[in-house]
Amino acid sequence: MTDFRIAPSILAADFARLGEEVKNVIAAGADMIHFDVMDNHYVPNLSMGPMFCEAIRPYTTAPIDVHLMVKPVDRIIPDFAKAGANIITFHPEASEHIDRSLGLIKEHGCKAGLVFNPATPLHYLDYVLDKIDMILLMSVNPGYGGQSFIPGVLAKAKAARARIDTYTAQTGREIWLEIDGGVNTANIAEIAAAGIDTFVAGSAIFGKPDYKAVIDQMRAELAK
Ligand SMILES: O=C(CO)[C@@H](O)[C@H](O)COP(=O)(O)O
Repeated sequence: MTDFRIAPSILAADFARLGEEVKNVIAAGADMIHFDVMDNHYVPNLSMGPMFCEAIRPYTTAPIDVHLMVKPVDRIIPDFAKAGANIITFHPEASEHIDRSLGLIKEHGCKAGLVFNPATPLHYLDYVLDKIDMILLMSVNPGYGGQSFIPGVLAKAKAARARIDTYTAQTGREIWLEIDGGVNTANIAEIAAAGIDTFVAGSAIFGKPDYKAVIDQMRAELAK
């Protein structure tokens, strides 16, 4: 039985009440907090830096999953680790030295992962799987919340799942497979069937008044 994780993206939360939003969404049954970092350079938007991460850290003991949409990558990694991040992922196209960036995340005591845009091939995993704890597949082009899910990513999810399962069978080491963008109660079951175990959802959760009702419905869909 797969362990499914739901990771609300606080990009869609009320920024004026961020700490409270974090606390409420975890109380509503979320497993971790997805934290989107946009730099108006690698992606066309600007969001939150390490100070925001530090500010929300006291509001939950759940993992904070930091998705870096920034270029360059390495300079900001130690700052997020110090600010309380538990998982840090980055886009391979944004790093000059992918292996070094993964190593840097680990050296700072965090779980590490790579993020794949809808058109980015999985071959970046080829020589670094042993340093990866989570693979994040973007199911929208990064930069904005509230976009529609790109169905072509389901084929990539199946390919990534096959690679993970082979690797886990050989090594006994688990790698989480996360998806991000356009996830909602209507499509979560189909996405899980493609092999995803960790679901980022922003507007689908924070866009509704009752976070628990949405998360419960997501879990009910996953249990079907
Ligand atoms: O990283 C991103 C967008 O770049 C995502 O985390 C979105 O914030 C997800 O938002 P929804 O599509 O669920 O509204």
